[in-house]
This record gives sequence, C-alpha cells and structure tokens, in this order.
Amino acid sequence: MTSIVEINTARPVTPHGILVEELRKTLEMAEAASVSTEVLTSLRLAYQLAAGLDTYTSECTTKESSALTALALKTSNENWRKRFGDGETVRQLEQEMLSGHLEGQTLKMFVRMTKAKRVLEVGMFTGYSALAMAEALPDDGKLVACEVDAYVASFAQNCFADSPHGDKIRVEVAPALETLRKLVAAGECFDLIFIDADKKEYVEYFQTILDGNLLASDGLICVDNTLLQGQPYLPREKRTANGDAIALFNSTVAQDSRVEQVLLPVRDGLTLIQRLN
Ligand SMILES: C[S@@+](CC[C@H](N)C(=O)[O-])C[C@H]1O[C@@H](n2cnc3c(N)ncnc32)[C@H](O)[C@@H]1O
Repeated sequence: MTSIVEINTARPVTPHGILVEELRKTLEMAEAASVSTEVLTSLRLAYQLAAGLDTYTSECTTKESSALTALALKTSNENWRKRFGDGETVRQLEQEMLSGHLEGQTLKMFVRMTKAKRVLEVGMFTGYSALAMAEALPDDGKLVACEVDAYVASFAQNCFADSPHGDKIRVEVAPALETLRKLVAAGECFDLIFIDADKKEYVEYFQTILDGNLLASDGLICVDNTLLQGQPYLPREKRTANGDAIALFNSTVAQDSRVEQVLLPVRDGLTLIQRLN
C-alpha cells in the first residue's frame, strides 16, 4: 500500500486497507463464535484475497529508487505529532499522507508515457510523488511543486538534494491557489498536473487549472484520494467534510463537458482527466 520499505504504519487509509481490516475483525469474530465450517472457509478465502492484494501488486511493480526508499523511511521516522505540537508545521501532518510505491510508480509511468516535460504538483508533503515523477522527466524537464508548509518543504528539499533528479524540482511555498493564480498570470502551461493538497479546495484547483489554461491541450490531470476511504459511496452519515468535498469534486468533474475522466481504484482512488479539444 505504501512504500516497499517496512513502514511502521498501522492505520489503513484506503478503501481496500479498511476492507482488509474489517474482514480480519469479522474473521476473528467468526472464529470465536460457533459459525459453520463453510462460512469460515469462505470468510478465510475472502480475507486472504483482500489481504494479499497490496503486497502482490507492489511485488509485481518496478522497485522504487534508493532515493525514494530513503525519503519514505525518513518520512516514517519523523515525529510529525511533535513537529506540530512545537509549532514547526502549520497543521498536523502524518506519514500516511505519503503516496508510496504503487502510486509513485504509476505517476512516474504516466510522465514517461505522456512524454511530459513540464509537471505541476499541487500538494507535495515530503516529496515522494514529486521525486518519483521527476525521475521520469528528461534532463531539461521541470516540476513545480506547491506546498503550504515551510517545514515539510525544506524536509523534501533536503531529500531532493540526495537524488540526481532533485534539481528538476522547484518548490513554491505558499497556499496552492495563490501559486496557481501566479502561474496563470505568468502564462505557464503543464503537460501533467497532479492534484493532492487540500480536499476542500479540489474543485477550485480544477477550475483554476482549466479556466486559466494551465493544462496543455493534450495534457493529463491526475487527482489523488478521489475514493477518500470509500466515503463518497458509503452511507452519508459516514462522511467527513473531506468526504463531502471529494463527492462534490467527483460530481463536478463528471458534469463538466470540457473533460473526460476515469477513476482508477489505485490506493485511495486516482482520477485521470483529459480536456476534450
Ligand atoms: C497528501 S499530502 C501530499 C502527498 C504527496 N503528494 C505524496 O504523494 O507524497 C498533502 C500536502 O498538501 C499540503 N497542503 C494542504 N493544503 C494546502 C494548500 N492549500 N496549499 C498548498 N499545500 C497544501 C499539505 O501541507 C501536505 O503536505
């Protein structure tokens, strides 16, 4: 689910991870109760099918670079709670924010497949996805990463310095909407844009990108967390404010006749969007 290095994450943050945890608990309850062997056998198979999926997809995916492994490890070893408590980060960050191996390699392949030279990332955190994408950029390629938190931006920049691809990345430390408007005013344009910042601002990021012509005519937008732990399709009372925001974003995109999109069940949901010309 996350990086291929052993990360001490206990909390499932994807619909699939939550499903595995629910099946594990159900199996445990069924084993303690007097349910039939038939039900137990079926439940065990369901658990094994679900529990093995993330490990297997990761095993069958190209390994991440040593720089990405080091970055993921450093992120998991950081005491994010203390950083926030000490006022060093502007909000509570957590290692689970890092996209990780499968999604990183997916984004990297999209950059290579689309022959992108200019990439924009909205929401960088410690830089895992930014560095994964930069690794697929040509030598003269550029990636602009928007991040509001100065502490995490400098954390990422230290990691980028250890990679031969780090100098392709320019970090803009400011609220993402401010940076997007600045890029619009400067007439900038990107071949691939990855959105992964504040879920409540997703609709505004999307509209600013399309209205401001930040996306090249055959460009690709990739949007993370569009399944948001299953909240958009679970009963409404299970939804958080972020769940509401993602449900609104998904329906906004679906109703926008300027684009075509597909929601892939990669990790916490990855939507691909292209503009119809
Ligand atoms: C989910 S994390 C990004 C993870 C990263 N893309 C990766 O794959 O490892 C979201 C990041 O967006 C940042 N963020 C949240 N709201 C923002 C805003 N309004 N402007 C810029 N960055 C923001 C957070 O500080 C956090 O570092």
